[in-house]
Amino acid sequence: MHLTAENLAARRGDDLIFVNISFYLAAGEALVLTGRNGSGKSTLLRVVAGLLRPEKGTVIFHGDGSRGGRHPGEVCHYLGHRNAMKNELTVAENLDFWSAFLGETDAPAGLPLEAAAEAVGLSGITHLPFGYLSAGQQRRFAFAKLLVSHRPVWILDEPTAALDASADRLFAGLIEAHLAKGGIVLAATHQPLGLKNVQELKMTGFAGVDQGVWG
Ligand SMILES: Nc1ncnc2c1ncn2[C@@H]1O[C@H](COP(=O)(O)OP(=O)(O)OP(=O)(O)O)[C@@H](O)[C@H]1O
Repeated sequence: MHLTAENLAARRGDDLIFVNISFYLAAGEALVLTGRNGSGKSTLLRVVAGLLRPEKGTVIFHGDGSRGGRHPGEVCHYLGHRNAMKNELTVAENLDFWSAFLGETDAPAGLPLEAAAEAVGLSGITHLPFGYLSAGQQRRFAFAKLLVSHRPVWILDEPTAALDASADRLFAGLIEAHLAKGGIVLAATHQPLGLKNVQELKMTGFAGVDQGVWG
């Protein structure tokens, strides 16, 4: 799997948030987006995930051996600011939903529910309603969603918000393991994720957009 983003520009409301963003990520590579609040990190992640139409440019996901590009929904996990879990349902019900909803588009298969819970350091409490959990526990289980169904590309918006230091290290380990298996990671963050050998793209927001390029 590899990902090519070419000449991306995106608008929010009346404002161009960024222009001319290009990058290439091969299997096993990660790109971290940094920049102040409002600089366009989430916007770029949503464009790459196919959730927001770019004003200009293209994002193409090429699977190994496939001729055409793949649909982002088939190849990406998107973990946004919010956890996308129902408070009234148990953790197990939430993860079962995501596993069934996402399905399996490519090998390898995702982890069974309890194995995913163990991987995020929270085995034995999947019978509890999601809403009963602490903010950090909720974030850990939101991350477990990435494990119950396999997707080669992980798009992560502030994955470690609300986490303690041990969870930071745990997430870094899970991300490193994903990269080691040929996965791709695109993440926005304000704090270092503790990953080795990652590329960084510093977003500047519309203040940094050179309106001239549109002339
Ligand atoms: N739906 C929207 N309509 C209009 N403007 C929006 C909309 N969503 C975001 N924006 C604006 O787009 C800009 C970029 O927002 P974005 O969420 O991408 O920034 P960010 O770098 O992820 O910020 P943070 O670090 O605070 O998460 C901001 O100025 C924001 O106010």
